[in-house]
Amino acid sequence: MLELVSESICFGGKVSFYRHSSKTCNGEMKFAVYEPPQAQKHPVPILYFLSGLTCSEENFTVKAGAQRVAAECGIMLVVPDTSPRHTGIPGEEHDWDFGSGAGFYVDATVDPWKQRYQMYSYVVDELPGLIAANFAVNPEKQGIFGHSMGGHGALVCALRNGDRYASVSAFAPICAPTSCSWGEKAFRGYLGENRGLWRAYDATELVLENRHDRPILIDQGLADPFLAQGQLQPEKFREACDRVGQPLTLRMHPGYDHSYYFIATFIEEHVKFHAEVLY
Ligand SMILES: N[C@@H](CCC(=O)N[C@@H](CSC=O)C(=O)NCC(=O)O)C(=O)O
Repeated sequence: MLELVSESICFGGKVSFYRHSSKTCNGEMKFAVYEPPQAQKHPVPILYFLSGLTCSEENFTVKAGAQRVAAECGIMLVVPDTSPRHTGIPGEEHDWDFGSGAGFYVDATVDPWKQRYQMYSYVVDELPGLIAANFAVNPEKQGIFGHSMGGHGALVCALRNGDRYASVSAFAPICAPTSCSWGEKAFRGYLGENRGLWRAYDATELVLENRHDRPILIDQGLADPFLAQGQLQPEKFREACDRVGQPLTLRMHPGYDHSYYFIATFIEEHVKFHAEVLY
């Protein structure tokens, strides 16, 4: 059962925050939705946004400015939190890039994380079921996008589930998590030392086996400090896409950083990219 935390009218639709008891994550989870005005008349397509490290369901909802264009396009936005919270797992709050706020959209297989950190299954299975059961949506029409860690999550969810997500895009995604320090730390902690198991959550590896039906859109700022650090590696994803003939629009933007100012600049184009496929 969903518990409504708050709701506000926005561009003729409604922004709402919910919490609920998650079977998959074995405890409380939170998410935000934007219901466009069209949902008062007919079921609408759903667009999931997966957020980055340190984020909750609030960052995108408050900072990206997506509601105006979602209202124009008749798209419902669904924004899950980035991890379970307050699990009592020792060390959960110690690092900003692991544990709370850093679930990395994987199903953990290692104790103690595996009891609660099942973000892949939560996003792909449980959350869509809840959305379909509680909102005026067409569950056959789903798209997914995300930022940074969430861009990685969106690419992985779409590449592994081409039958569920008709469209996918990302802002500054972590494209090759098995070969950057953020991804290596997270995968070692959640999945263990067997690097072979990590590949199921690496978009650059996955696209070699599972092409997406439609072109993928990625925007990347050239002044993004995490690009220079080697955390994002869009060039590796582009090379893999080129190798298998996966259509990819990768746009590199001089001057833009990793922030929500960058996301807000290009959000309209992303929502419209999805709406064209979903309608
Ligand atoms: N350590 C810093 C940086 C955290 C940060 O930049 N987080 C990004 C996502 S990074 C990749 O997943 C983010 O979206 N932050 C939220 C925001 O509202 O900007 C820190 O702890 O701040």
